[in-house]
Amino acid sequence: MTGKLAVIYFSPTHTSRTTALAVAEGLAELGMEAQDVDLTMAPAREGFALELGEGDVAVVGYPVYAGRVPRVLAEALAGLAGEGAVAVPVAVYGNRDFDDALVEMADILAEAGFAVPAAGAFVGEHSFTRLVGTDRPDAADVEAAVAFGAAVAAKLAAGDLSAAEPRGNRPYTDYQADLPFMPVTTDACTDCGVCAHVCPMGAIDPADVRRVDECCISCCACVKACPEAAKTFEGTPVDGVAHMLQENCVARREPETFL
Ligand SMILES: Cc1cc2nc3c(=O)[nH]c(=O)nc-3n(C[C@H](O)[C@H](O)[C@H](O)COP(=O)(O)O)c2cc1C
Repeated sequence: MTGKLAVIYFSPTHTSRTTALAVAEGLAELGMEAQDVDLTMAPAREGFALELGEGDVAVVGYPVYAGRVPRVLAEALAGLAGEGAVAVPVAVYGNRDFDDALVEMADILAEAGFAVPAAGAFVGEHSFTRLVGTDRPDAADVEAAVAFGAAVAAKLAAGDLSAAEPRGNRPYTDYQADLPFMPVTTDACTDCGVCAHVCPMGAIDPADVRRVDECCISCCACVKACPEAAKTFEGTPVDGVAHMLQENCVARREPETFL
């Protein structure tokens, strides 16, 4: 194929990015020119517009939030037009389940004018706790993602654009991930500002990093990036969910692909 390969992702703690890039690596055998489209930070999402066309391929990587596509990403994707291009949803979830996040993204992309002949769900370390999906995607996950990309390339090279039928339900489960749970800042904070710098919502005041706006989506980018472990959700409802996950969701789950 001669078109563009757009690797589009929203990835506050980087697992979706790693996985989407691995899928794109598998697709590289199509010999397309790759373009990195990082929608993680607010300025990149605001006014986002990208029009693709026949012969182009988009890999769309994103975390599963409460069994759904993160709302901020769904909103940004209103600026994406397919015009007959191919899109491949790549959902990354924290070893609990991806529920309806793949069918929802397949629907968003089909609605935007894409053919969706393949979709995959992969595992990443859970945003809320390092003890669930620890250090994933690991080497085996990356290998599976590259192999998935290669399988998609083979399907496209054969001219087969038949729609994938990912696991999931319609209507989708209710979206319950936009309650404002903000992280707290402990005395270990040195005001280095890394948390404000990595926040995808611009929710942390760079002039006073203890001030976190209610537009926080609990993505945990700040928690995972803080060099002093001074940003935490301990004592908030997010911490309760983390404990539930540590009790019930540690058995290793494997990638699931649909094509
Ligand atoms: C608000 C929120 C809700 C989440 N909901 C789920 C979920 O329903 N199922 C699951 O397995 N993981 C869930 N996760 C975990 C993320 O999907 C997972 O950690 C993913 O790897 C994060 O992607 P990123 O590194 O690209 O940010 C959730 C994470 C957040 C922040």
